[in-house]
Amino acid sequence: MKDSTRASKRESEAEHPAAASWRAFPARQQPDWPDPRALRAVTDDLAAAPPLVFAAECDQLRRRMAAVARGEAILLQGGDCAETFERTTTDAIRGKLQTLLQMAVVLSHATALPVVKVGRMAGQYAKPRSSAVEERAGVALPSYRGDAVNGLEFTEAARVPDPRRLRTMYEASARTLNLVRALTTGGFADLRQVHAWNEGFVAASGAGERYEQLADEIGRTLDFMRACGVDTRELATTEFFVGHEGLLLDYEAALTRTEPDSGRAYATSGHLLWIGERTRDLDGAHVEYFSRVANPIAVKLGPTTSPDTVVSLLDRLDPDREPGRLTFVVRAGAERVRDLLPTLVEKANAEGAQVAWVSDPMHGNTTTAPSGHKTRRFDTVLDEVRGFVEVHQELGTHPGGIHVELTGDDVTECVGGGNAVLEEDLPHRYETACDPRLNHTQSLDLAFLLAEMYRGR
Ligand SMILES: O=C[C@H](O)[C@H](O)COP(=O)(O)O
Ligand SMILES: C=C(OP(=O)(O)O)C(=O)O
Repeated sequence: MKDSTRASKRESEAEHPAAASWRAFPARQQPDWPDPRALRAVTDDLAAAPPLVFAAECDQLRRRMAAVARGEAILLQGGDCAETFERTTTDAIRGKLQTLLQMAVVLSHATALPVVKVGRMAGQYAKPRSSAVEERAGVALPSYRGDAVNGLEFTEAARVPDPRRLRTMYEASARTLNLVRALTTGGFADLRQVHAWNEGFVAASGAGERYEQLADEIGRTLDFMRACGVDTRELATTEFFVGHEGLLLDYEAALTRTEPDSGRAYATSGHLLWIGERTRDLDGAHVEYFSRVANPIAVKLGPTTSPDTVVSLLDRLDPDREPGRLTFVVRAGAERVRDLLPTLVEKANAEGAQVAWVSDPMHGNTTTAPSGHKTRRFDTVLDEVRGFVEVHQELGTHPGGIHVELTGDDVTECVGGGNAVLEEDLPHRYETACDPRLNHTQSLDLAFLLAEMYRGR
């Protein structure tokens, strides 16, 4: 790009409050980019690139999330802990989509509510870390912060943050979105394919068999509808959104676009972006940035969240109390959720908030197995979801859904589930780049058990 073009782009960014105001606030968990000029060159290019998602799609999702907040729909959000460039493959993407579609069918069938499907996909390339440094056998190197920042390989060279990775992140996200859009509108997500999503899976697991029965039932219902003259071709496509943690503010700012008609700014890297537990400080750059974009947004709430923090987040991020604007994703841990959640929900209600409440049962329940693998126990994950649903049941509020780390692959990262993965199985297929994910079977197990909880309400 020519220097003159860069200069004019900088001017327009400077005029754009959403893209620039966050720079005056402390930003946690940002990479130590070694060469600011190289970073600038990449972000200037991204600022001229086409948006990955459109404002109208984000508005549509805000309406869908408003339905979740009102108790008229359920959110299902899932995907890798950390997407990697290497695994931007057709099989991996289709596997995650297929898992989410199956889970959505299970939930929707049990609740008779629409399920809002959001992939933790097409942008989940940056990770906040507990420690800036990773140590192995006496060697200390900068921690891996996601493929958007540095390499997973434990070498000095790989761990240097490289801003050119932001461009690769954009390209990998575009590739993923392209396939997701093709699959969700081109026949793969057709509800009449409800059996096909289970292929290669049914024989292998109880959840698969249970799903097959459900698929039979849905098939019969579709036949009946057809016999009644209903055109089931309307079920050929499905609505699907994507989201990721809006962690790297240089990237998000470069992809911020203003909608000419409304003058509103949108983060166009994904539909639903969230602020993580480690970056949600009220006077921090992330809250500032997200207060200025019009997307539906979410905030993670960990075990130490106070009711006052909830109110302050509401005032900063959803001052108009607009249903669908804000989602609180609670990741308190199975031990804390029953104590903590009621106080948070009651306080938010007293403030007139119309937020969606969603459970992330993964991040508060991470342990280390004797083998040294980070893992999560399926039963503990389930217990947090159960606690979340129970609390809402007692308060008479709506358990809005779940946000989970999962994959369509048959990995062995979380322990337990119907086809129990044992601790000693963990090394067999431990493939995550960061935190352990539910595999296909465990994801479907969770969907069936959550469906029972909804049905029992
Ligand atoms: O996915 C969430 C975080 O990035 C992850 O849990 C951090 O892991 P760490 O505690 O190993 O840094
Ligand atoms: C980092 C994450 O979660 P949390 O902010 O809740 O720790 C995540 O969802 O990837």
